[in-house]
Amino acid sequence: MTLASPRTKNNHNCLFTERRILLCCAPYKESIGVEAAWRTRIRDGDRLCTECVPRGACKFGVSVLAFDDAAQHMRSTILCPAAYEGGPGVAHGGWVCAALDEVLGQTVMEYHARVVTANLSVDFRLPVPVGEALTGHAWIDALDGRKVRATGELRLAASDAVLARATGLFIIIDPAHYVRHADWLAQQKVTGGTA
Ligand SMILES: CCCCCCCCCCCCCCCC(=O)SCCNC(=O)CCNC(=O)[C@H](O)C(C)(C)COP(=O)(O)OP(=O)(O)OC[C@H]1O[C@@H](n2cnc3c(N)ncnc32)[C@H](O)[C@@H]1OP(=O)(O)O
Repeated sequence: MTLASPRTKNNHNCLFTERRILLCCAPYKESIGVEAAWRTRIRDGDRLCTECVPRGACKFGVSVLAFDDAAQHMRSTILCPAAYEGGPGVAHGGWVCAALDEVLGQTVMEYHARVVTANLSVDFRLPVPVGEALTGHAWIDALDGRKVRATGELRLAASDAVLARATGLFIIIDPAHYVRHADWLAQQKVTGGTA
């Protein structure tokens, strides 16, 4: 299997709006502790989920993203919001999955195309503290036609301890994906799923 070069992005990237990529943006690099080889990017709504666009921030607390193009590796800063507390002081597992889905998905979309998650497998290694600085790491494992495989980790920023790890399968979609879904849903309501 060969990995597509980040320099030869495919046509699916036309789905993205123009991105503001900040090269060597010192305040953001410092906030995530990235070295010179990394570039950083501020979200501007081009790659936020639909409900997060008006807010201009990820509801799951995933923020500054930094990319190492040579390794196709992404880092982000993450804070579990209080709303996603599960056990006392620790994150609900559903939030852990969502945060990992986000960091893997962002990485795949940075280096390949608009995708949806087809499969996500999460190992919960340690409880994840709410309100503590975390980092997300993700990298591309393989590209095979429309299928992109990626791995990611959620770590405690203070020590780099790995709290959770996920592998994901993402499928490249075409622009009609959501239109087809709306049509399918409407049809289900008409036929009750019998047609
Ligand atoms: C939330 C969206 C935001 C968008 C705005 C951007 C905002 C920026 C956010 C940045 C980060 C966000 C990241 C979150 C991303 C999500 O969370 S997306 C939401 C959750 N996921 C979904 O809703 C997907 C639901 N499933 C589907 O729509 C369809 O099943 C799929 C995945 C599109 C596949 O359907 P299809 O296009 O008909 O393709 P199909 O031929 O079935 O499969 C293609 C290939 O994949 C394989 N495959 C498919 N599914 C599987 C599977 N589960 N296991 C193994 N193989 C599989 C098939 O076997 C086939 O293999 P080949 O035969 O080619 O070898």
